[in-house]
Amino acid sequence: MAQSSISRAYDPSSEVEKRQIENFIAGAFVPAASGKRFEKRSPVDGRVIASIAEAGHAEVDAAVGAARAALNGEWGRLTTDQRVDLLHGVADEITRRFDDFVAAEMADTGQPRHVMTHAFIPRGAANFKVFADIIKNVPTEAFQMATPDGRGALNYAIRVPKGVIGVVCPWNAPFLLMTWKVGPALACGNTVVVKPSEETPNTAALLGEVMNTVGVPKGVYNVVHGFGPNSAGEFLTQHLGVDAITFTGETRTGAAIMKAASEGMRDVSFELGGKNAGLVFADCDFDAAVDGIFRSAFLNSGQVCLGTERVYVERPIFECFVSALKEKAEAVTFGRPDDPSADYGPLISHEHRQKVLSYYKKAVEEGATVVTGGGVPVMPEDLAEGAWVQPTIWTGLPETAWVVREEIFGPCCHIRPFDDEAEVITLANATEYGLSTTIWTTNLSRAHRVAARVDVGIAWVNSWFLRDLRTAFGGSKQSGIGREGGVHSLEFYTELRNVCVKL
Ligand SMILES: NC(=O)C1=CN([C@@H]2O[C@H](COP(=O)(O)OP(=O)(O)OC[C@H]3O[C@@H](n4cnc5c(N)ncnc54)[C@H](O)[C@@H]3O)[C@@H](O)[C@H]2O)C=CC1
Ligand SMILES: O=C(O)/C=C/C=C(\O)C(=O)O
Repeated sequence: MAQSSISRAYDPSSEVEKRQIENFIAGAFVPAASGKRFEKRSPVDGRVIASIAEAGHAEVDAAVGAARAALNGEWGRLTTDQRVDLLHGVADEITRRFDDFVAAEMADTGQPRHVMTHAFIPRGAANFKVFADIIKNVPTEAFQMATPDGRGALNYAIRVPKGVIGVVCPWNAPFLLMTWKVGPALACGNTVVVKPSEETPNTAALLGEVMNTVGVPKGVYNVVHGFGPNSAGEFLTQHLGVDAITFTGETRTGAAIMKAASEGMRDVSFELGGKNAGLVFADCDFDAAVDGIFRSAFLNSGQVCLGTERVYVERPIFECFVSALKEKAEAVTFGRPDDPSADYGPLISHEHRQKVLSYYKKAVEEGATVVTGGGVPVMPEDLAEGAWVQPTIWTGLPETAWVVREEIFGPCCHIRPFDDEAEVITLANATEYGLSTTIWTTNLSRAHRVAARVDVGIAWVNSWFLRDLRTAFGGSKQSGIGREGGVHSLEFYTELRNVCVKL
């Protein structure tokens, strides 16, 4: 049995042996009984960097069983204060092992160090702290009622954990998105079985080490690795020992999971795809708007569900805006995550690059003007096998074009001019998705008006990806079901039980 998930930190310059990553069940790192393993390739240079145990039915059964036993055992008997203390301990240990998490996530995603250190890894620790504090402080409702005998009755609500939560995660911000679910689930007293993306197994495994160090009871946090269909993802979501499922990823996958969850009437919380619109009015702070749209389209190589792939710019500033964004896109420097002179990473995999490049091709076939990019950058020999693509900007397409309608999840956007507020709201809403929008204007009345009319879960004004973890987070239309964040997470991760006491 392996004692540790990851034997050494990621060292991009050396010929490291492949890391062996095992499932994490009942506090131990265990290989698959079937002996099945799969490989993870570095998106940066194509080297095989890890060998991962693929969980089958046996491991998923064991993980769900361990989670149930913890729920009925030591974990279930802890007071809220004791649980909260442990979760603060988890956050502190993540912070203590910050460099290991940064290295692990850089290895999996190939994204630059600054994205990890400023955004993704600190959020992992915050996701435990914030929900530990919320569960400790949030009140529940109470109602006094009259009764015919005049003595009355008192109703009060208590929150009880939902049970064993299945957590199915994507690859684009793996640690942030996984802990965004695990943090509140554990704060509420549940236990979890996590299925990380097959592309990004590292940080979920590392979190197992943290749980053991901190003394979180065995079985509270479990990880099963593998794929979706006919693998760990499907086995987990179909398992009737799982009481509820939280998922972030593609809308079609959400539909498959919903079908699985209908067996046993199990609850789901989904954050799904997006085709988000950025709205730039002529009265905006121009430089701030260019910076904001640049980040929203190209951060993490465009692999952010909240990212902007459709940009609408008011006609008087359209040409200037397109050329300013082009200039920034052409200034990116590609390189290894640890290279301080590089600020731009590859896509997650060659398979995903194939998908993104197929959209680049479609855009041209449909008559786009390619303002910049559209292909693969020329890379030095040691990076030639990485999944690199150029940041790409198009103009000139109708709203019916594939790249204007479909989520690409790559570093690209289409920019179109508009003439008035009503028109741009109609354009922004003409999609089956409704995750987020970013609105750029110095006219605050307009900002409030437009934010209220774009059909999304999250509307940013003069900002993007500015996150207060107490707020509701999720999508409308096909971008999701339910809201997480703050007390909204408690709605999903607990059952509210009303106690009625006759006085
Ligand atoms: N945050 C977001 O909204 C994300 C959106 N996407 C979109 O999805 C596309 C494909 O990326 P993938 O990682 O392949 O997304 P995906 O939705 O296929 O996979 C996400 C997770 O679900 C699991 N999964 C897949 N099929 C499953 C099934 N039938 N039952 C249970 N679990 C299943 C996967 O193994 C992974 O852990 C991207 O190109 C992008 O368009 C991807 C990642 C994140
Ligand atoms: O900030 C959050 O809680 C969620 C962020 C989501 C993404 O980055 C994503 O799904 O791409």
